[in-house]
Amino acid sequence: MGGGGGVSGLLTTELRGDVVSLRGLRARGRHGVLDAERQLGQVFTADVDLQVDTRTAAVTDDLADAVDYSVVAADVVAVLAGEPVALVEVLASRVASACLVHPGVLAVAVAVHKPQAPVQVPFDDVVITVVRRRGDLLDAAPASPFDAVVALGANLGDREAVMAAAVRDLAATGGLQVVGVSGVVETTAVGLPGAAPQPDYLNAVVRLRCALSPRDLLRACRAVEAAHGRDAAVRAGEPRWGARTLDVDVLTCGALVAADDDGGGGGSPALQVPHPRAGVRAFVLVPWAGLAPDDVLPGAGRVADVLAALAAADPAAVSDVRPRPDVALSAGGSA
Ligand SMILES: Nc1ncnc2c1ncn2[C@@H]1O[C@H](COP(=O)(O)OP(=O)(O)OP(=O)(O)O)[C@@H](O)[C@H]1O
Ligand SMILES: Nc1nc2c(c(=O)[nH]1)N=C(CO)CN2
Repeated sequence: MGGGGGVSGLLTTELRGDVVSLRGLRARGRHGVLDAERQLGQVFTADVDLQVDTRTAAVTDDLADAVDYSVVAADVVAVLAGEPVALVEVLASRVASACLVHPGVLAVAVAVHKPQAPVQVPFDDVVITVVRRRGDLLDAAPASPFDAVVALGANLGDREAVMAAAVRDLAATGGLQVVGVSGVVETTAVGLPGAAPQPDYLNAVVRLRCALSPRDLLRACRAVEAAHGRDAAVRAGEPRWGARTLDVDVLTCGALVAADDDGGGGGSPALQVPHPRAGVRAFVLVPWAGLAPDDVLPGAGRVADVLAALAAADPAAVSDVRPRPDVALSAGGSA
């Protein structure tokens, strides 16, 4: 069985250059398709190869110039022990994301072992190995379309017309199919402390079948914003959380958990999924839970449960969200 043994070669020949390997990282987790797996949990083990460039550290002898493998190891174990997922593939992908968060990690190979998997014949182990390079998770077109959820917000101009047009624009974008649109809500602008008051927002969420990479989905959202008066120049002059004709944020890309803060280089927009503030925003969660209460916000849980937790912690924020049934949105046009 792999995992517990010593370092025994690389997981793949796809990594180039210097490699730091971790073997046999393990934790109990509740991942699996079966209810029993969710309830009882079992041991998961990860082997990880990190492609790095050690040349600077080799000269300076300074940990600050190296990838600290003890930190990576703790991050990997946190994923193994963390939020349950159904598939080992998702678990391995999340382990890869956790490794790629470290700036010095250029690429990673991850083998996740599930030696106690529910297999009905004698066996030693189940191992799923994935290889990811910096940017892969956010920039690779999916092999098949995935479910994505985006949030709409507008608090300047003809808000109703802009919201309706935004849904139509998303539906008209190649690679996107609108499969659900929430009710519209009106909400007090959440601004930075001390900022000048702003007009109220209209907010809604839209579910999409997405055949684009996550980054191209973000670009598509930006294009829809730009079509409604919020282009790059306008954005550049905005204060953070300032008033805007239209905001289109990516909330989730299926179960993907991934982030970069530099757009992967080359001038691409930075992207983090799930959206880091989705789980604390009543103006997102109320319409989302109305549309799809069983959707999962990765890292936080079922959307209806996340909303219930927010309602308990901050009832005023949730009761501020006012339904606007008179503003109906649909992919085909506004009602
Ligand atoms: N999931 C995401 N959806 C939209 N933008 C994102 C996401 N993750 C990172 N970004 C980046 O966030 C930056 C700010 O985007 P934007 O101006 O829309 O923020 P905001 O809507 O004012 O604030 P917030 O991000 O809190 O909603 C952009 O540079 C964008 O590339
Ligand atoms: N009520 C409300 N407040 C906000 C909103 C929003 O969509 N609705 N969006 C923000 C930045 O994205 C900041 N504040």
